[in-house]
Amino acid sequence: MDSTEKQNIKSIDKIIVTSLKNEELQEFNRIFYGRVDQHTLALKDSSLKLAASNHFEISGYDFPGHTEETRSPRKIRIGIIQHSIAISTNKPIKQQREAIFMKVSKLIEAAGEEGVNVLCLQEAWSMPFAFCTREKIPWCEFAENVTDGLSTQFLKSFAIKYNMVIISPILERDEFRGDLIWNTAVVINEKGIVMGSHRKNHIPRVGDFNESTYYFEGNTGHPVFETKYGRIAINICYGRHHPLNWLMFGLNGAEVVFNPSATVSGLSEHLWAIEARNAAIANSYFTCAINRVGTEIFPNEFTSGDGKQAHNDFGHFYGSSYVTAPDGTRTPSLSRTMDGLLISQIDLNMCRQIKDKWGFAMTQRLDMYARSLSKYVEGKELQLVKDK
Ligand SMILES: NC(=O)NCCC(=O)O
Repeated sequence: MDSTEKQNIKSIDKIIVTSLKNEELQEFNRIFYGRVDQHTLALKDSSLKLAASNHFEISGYDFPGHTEETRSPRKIRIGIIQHSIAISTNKPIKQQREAIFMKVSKLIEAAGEEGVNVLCLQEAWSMPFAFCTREKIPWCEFAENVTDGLSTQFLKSFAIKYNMVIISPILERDEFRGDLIWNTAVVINEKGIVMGSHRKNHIPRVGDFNESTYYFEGNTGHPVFETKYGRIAINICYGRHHPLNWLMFGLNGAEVVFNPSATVSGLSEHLWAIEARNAAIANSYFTCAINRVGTEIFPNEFTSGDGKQAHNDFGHFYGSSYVTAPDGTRTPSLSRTMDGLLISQIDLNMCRQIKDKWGFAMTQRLDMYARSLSKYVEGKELQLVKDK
């Protein structure tokens, strides 16, 4: 099967739904997704029409928690958006960015109309994922200031209009400190004010992911943003392969961790459904895995020292964004090929309910690991027992 054929598969979840008979499907849902009923959220006709006329998928799911006697439910709506670039990568930078803004505005509008409280976009959403090329010109020109860069300015008005917190993962240019470039997620609160930002902790050096040519590992630690709607954090893309990165956001109190990503079919698709889901289970919080969609073709050929022929494209970004709850139940994925908005109504009380049920926070033995890790990083002897 070549990569063109792979792109013909729109969604693995849909293949399952159409292939299995009633009882089989029920059992599949129970065993795989952790729930027989997917708890579909009814969406407004106007949103469905907006999606149809702008060629994006829209879906909604509910994650009800248990009713508690002493606490009211803390229900919020979170939204995640996946999208392709809008015009060819050989067009002027301004035009490319404007075209992306235009298409994404429709998805944000739908999220706003559906009452989404916290919305997250994909990694480096306002540009093509050009880091494969290792070219500085023109791609560095997409880098922008956190506080008043074009992406922040563009999203502020939506945040205010819809009373919505928006997470905007961008290529950051720190104009005040050495003009350095970072891979950063900006958190804009519902008043349109930048609450803060987080820089990607782990930078890939795999396949065509030549990001280390442009920026270093982030220096912002593991911030959790206490927003009006709940405590949120952002684990940017490749950080999802690092369980301790997920752990630290949990220890700092995150209730929802967003994982804005850009990853391609040949490399990671078999890992995609596992990692963010596993993190939700291990840390008793909600996770939102977001991937871009489509194939991005660049004007000049590039290689990445992996023996592959020089090529112009990054491969297929397979979308498939999904949400997992602390109990490990999850939504079906968005499409592998289409732009999409996935809305989840979640009860944040579920985080504590699952901590009480499974006791992972209580049993995690951090003190023991802290001691062992210190010894390890200090280069002291390993606990390796040799056969006699
Ligand atoms: N953007 C990014 O970090 N991608 C790396 C590839 C992967 O983690 O699947």
